Amino acid sequence: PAKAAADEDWAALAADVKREMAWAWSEYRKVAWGQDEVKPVSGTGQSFLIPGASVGLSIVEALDTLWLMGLDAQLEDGMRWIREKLRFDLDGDAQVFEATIRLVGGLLSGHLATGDKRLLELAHDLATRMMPCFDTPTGMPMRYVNLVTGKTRDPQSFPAEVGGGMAPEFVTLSRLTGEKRFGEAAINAMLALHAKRSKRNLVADRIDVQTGAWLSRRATVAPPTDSWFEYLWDTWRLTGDTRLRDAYRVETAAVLANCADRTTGDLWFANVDVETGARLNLRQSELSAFYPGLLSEGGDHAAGVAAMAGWEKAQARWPVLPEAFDPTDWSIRAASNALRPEVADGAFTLWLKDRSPRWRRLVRDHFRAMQKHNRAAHGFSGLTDVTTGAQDDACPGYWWSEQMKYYWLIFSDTKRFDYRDNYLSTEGNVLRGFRR
Ligand SMILES: O=C1NC[C@H](CO)[C@@H](O)[C@@H]1O
Ligand SMILES: [Ca+2]
Repeated sequence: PAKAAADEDWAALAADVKREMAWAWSEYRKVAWGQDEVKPVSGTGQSFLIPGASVGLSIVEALDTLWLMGLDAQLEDGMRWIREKLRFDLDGDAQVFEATIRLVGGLLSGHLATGDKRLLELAHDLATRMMPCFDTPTGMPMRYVNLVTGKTRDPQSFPAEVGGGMAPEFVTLSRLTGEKRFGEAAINAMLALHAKRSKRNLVADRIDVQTGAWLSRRATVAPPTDSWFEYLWDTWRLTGDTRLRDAYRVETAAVLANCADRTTGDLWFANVDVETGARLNLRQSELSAFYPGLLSEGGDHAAGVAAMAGWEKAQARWPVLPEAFDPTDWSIRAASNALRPEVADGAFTLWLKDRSPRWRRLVRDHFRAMQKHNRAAHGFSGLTDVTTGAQDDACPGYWWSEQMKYYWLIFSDTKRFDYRDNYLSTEGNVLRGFRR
């Protein structure tokens, strides 16, 4: 009983989360300050966005998490680095999707948390540099853009990157600056992709943004489609544009009709052919664990709860979740673990709706497993193989923006967050819901 009581002491768990964030930040401050990512085993750092350049990615991704935790001295330190060092006139190709969800989103959530205008100016500067990506015959964005010349490349894109990577951040930037062009371009791109759905109302996972031709017949809720669905719903919520709500409903009904699979006894979503609906396989990417949360947000909480049950089993099965597995025989398809946040993301979102301790327990297990298996000398590291525990010496930027924030919010009941009316992006950036 004592152990059970300790486990249910959510406030103590929240304090533990805050302590881990402060420790990881102090290590990053020591060994990789200003670099995009810390290498937590070797105690060095590395670039993420543009090889050889630094945009302080981990600082930008951590801003709103630090504010929500009340780690105000660390936040001020990070803001100082940004004011003194962060610039985007970098002669390199930025991936529009990653730059938007991580940097535009991180700067906007930091601005909304602190009121600091410099962060908004930087978000506006970066987004402005990326606008040439929309100059295509379809209006869907090219994948890369040079931040100085505006030259774009790589038309072979994915639903997550066409719509699922920009709209919430771009419509928020338009709202805060009064410049409608950002949100309009992003919504236009999403409607263009939706218009190309199959007669079963499914989208495939690869498309040429110059010709509009599909390059695949695979419908999936996993990457590289995943956040496409999220951003249809999210952008409707942020703008009231019913075209996006209707698009979300049509495509989600099609996913439930064609991909839902209960052959294992749990509800999973299979990968199927967009035209025939034929099942390709039941292979699961860990990243699909966001989807139960989206089903709940989109109005079908029961489906979300049903879809999370399989992820609870997966979390209990391995020390930390592998990148990909097949639930028909629980075989591992990709044994690495990149400190992925999606199980915590999906469970936190379900908890926001029903406040069931079931989801707090699942998130607690996710956090405790990270403490046990991902801790390295200078922070938390991904693993090359979850069955051996070998670490890969990498801490992705999303770790600072996602699971540490979800752990804090679900356990702490912080006064700095509106648990009733809020919006978090696919990168965990809070674009609505700060209580200053
Ligand atoms: O939407 C996303 N996909 C991949 C990352 C987390 O796994 C992160 O960048 C974000 O949550
Ligand atoms: Ca996400």
